[in-house]
Amino acid sequence: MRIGTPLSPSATRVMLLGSGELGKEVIIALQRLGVEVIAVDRYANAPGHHVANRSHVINMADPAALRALVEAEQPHFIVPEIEAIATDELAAIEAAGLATVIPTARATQLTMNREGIRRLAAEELGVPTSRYHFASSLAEMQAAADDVGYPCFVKPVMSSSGKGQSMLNSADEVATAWEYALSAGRVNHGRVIVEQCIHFDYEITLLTVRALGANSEIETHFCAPIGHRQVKGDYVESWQAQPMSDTALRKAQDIAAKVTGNLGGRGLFGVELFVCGDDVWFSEVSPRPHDTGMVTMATQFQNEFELHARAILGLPVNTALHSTGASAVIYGGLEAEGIAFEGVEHALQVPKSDIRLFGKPVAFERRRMGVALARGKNTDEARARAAEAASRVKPVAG
Ligand SMILES: Nc1ncnc2c1ncn2[C@@H]1O[C@H](COP(=O)(O)OP(=O)(O)OP(=O)(O)O)[C@@H](O)[C@H]1O
Ligand SMILES: NCC(=O)N[C@@H]1O[C@H](COP(=O)([O-])[O-])[C@@H](O)[C@H]1O
Ligand SMILES: [Mg+2]
Repeated sequence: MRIGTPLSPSATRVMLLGSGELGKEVIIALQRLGVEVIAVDRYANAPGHHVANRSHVINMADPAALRALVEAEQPHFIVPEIEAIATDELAAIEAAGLATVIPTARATQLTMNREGIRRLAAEELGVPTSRYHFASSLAEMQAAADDVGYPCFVKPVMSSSGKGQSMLNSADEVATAWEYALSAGRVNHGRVIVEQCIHFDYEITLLTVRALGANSEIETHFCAPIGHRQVKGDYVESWQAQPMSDTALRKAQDIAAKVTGNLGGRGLFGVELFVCGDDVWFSEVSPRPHDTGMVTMATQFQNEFELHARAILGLPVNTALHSTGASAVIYGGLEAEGIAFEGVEHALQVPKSDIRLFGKPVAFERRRMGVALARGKNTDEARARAAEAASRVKPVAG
């Protein structure tokens, strides 16, 4: 059989826009359900390219390139996996009836820009958030920071994984943060959000699934809350289940239901929330699997990728937890092309541990190259095991 031949003209076809570590697991989950998957990313040999039926390298932010590929491949579903894609073109593709965008084209438009989702959540849905302003110049940013007070956070409106993000302790730091936001966002938009700092006890991702129920209506399901720790805006470790008061959990679920209900469609969402006592603030939402949710590969009967795949296809979902667990990130630690990994055997000697190495072709110092997973009798034990296993794996130049 020729590599790249379609499964069958009648198979369901799904196109992933973005094929990193999260997309790779979604692809595997879809294929296990009989789906033909086309993996697309901005560079060759992305993690999902290794496991898909076919793969393409295009500039996903280029509307013409995106439209041409969709017309050539004719997917039934388009599954965005990163923010930086031509979302207006996705809306046109959806409107023309060429494919179903997951969860909806409007959800991808609103969430790729912090301004869209923040104004929707705070100003239309009345969900509690940090105080914020948007700014398009250094002077506007100065005024915004002075108004929300210090410490505060500055983030480019289009960025993720902490890129271009700063925490400011005083007015002296405003100019540097403005320059950094402009230079380091995924797309330079010349616009930032300035957010009041929330002094939280802990932060969570509440994975929320919109899936078809037995009566063919959309039902909302919640996974157990995932606690996580971030350094410079990027996730370092996560654990499940994060203990919460009944009141805080109910508020978190209400916020998640409100936001995902407005975004609509089918699929899994990662709702990021800050919690202090019984108070809960909405931070942001990914209309797709979440990096902190990789822990579900160790803890749930159906992990977040399987839940996304099932919800997309209209299949039943189950969000139950089977174990307490944790995940810890394995970083590149060096700049190199074609890396190998040392210490895998040593890492797997950690009890109840496992690893996922993503297969990214190029390493950078702080690039996420893999993740260690572990189970434990409580989250402390699971976290210690995951961190130990991650520390034993060393990317080395090939
Ligand atoms: N207003 C805030 N108050 C307190 N902490 C914050 C605030 N905003 C951001 N943070 C901290 O920075 C982290 C990253 O922020 P945010 O999620 O907005 O960035 P991101 O670039 O979208 O990251 P990702 O794409 O990985 O979710 C948060 O998880 C939290 O730890
Ligand atoms: N917080 C968003 C997130 O975790 N996204 C994940 O990281 C990949 C990009 O990694 P890269 O920057 O190393 O190419 C994306 O493709 C996605 O899988
Ligand atoms: Mg975030």
